[in-house]
Amino acid sequence: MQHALLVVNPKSRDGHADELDDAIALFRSAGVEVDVCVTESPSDMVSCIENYDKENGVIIVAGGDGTISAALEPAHKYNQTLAILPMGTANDLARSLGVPQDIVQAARVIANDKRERINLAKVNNHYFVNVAHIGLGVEVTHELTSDMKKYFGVFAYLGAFIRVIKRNKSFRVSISADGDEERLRAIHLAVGNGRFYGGGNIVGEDSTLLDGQLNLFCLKPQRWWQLLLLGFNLRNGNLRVAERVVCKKVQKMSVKASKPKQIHADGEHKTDTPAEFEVIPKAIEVIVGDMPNPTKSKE
Ligand SMILES: Nc1ncnc2c1ncn2[C@@H]1O[C@H](COP(=O)(O)OP(=O)(O)OP(=O)(O)O)[C@@H](O)[C@H]1O
Repeated sequence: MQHALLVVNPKSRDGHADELDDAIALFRSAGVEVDVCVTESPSDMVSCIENYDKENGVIIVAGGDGTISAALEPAHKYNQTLAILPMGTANDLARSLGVPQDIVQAARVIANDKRERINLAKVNNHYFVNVAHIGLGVEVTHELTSDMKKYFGVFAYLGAFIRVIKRNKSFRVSISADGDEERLRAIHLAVGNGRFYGGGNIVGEDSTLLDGQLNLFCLKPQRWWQLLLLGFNLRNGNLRVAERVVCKKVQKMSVKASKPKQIHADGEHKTDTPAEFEVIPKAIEVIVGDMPNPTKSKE
């Protein structure tokens, strides 16, 4: 890498961290020429990426998962290489890529320039990289304010989850995949592309950004204390052994609900049901660290 465009979201949790200057110094001392673009909105960032035309350059996104999610479409369209400087709250994409949460250590990994092509997911033509939620997960996002994220970090997600499980409401959903249609009553449906979501929860035991699969799990109605017990399985991604949970691996599927339901992905509202989901294997090139490799660790 000879050149990089560093796009900074000052509204992400650590958007004003002093370590950003150390990271820039580290890139420059590694021989990388860096231009910095501090953005005011997702559309501002999209224009910065669209106007970046340095050959063999890399776009380093400094922000949280919401910031990165908005960078996916232009990066995919213009075949740009992305790198992540984790400055948000959950930073789940950084975890899935094996990029350290510490800004300076993450900068070291970026300067090392090891690359992989990862899956992207699409819901109704909106790209996402971590997980899309319908139901309980959307309530969790509604419950979280940026102040709560700033003060409590990833614990804000846990607090919001505990508050919303007491008032969970079920809805009817129909899931069509691989020629089958399944109708059920659910309180939460999640479609994962990456490995982590919600501040380090695991989507599925063997899910990665390289597997070319979407991991679906759907929670059937249950009492709040049963959901609380399920928390351990949700954290570790071993939902296949849990009761009242439907799990599937798919490449494409459609989801309809009895009434239109909001779909949030990477922490942002993207679209509503009915929805078509699909995975695009090896869609974009990213700089990675020591990526989690669950199949290897089982051997
Ligand atoms: N490029 C951008 N420039 C300015 N503001 C942005 C940009 N992208 C997103 N935003 C806004 O900044 C908010 C915070 O960004 P982001 O979601 O990345 O950080 P976070 O909430 O701290 O972390 P995380 O998503 O990892 O929990 C977003 O919800 C969005 O409203």
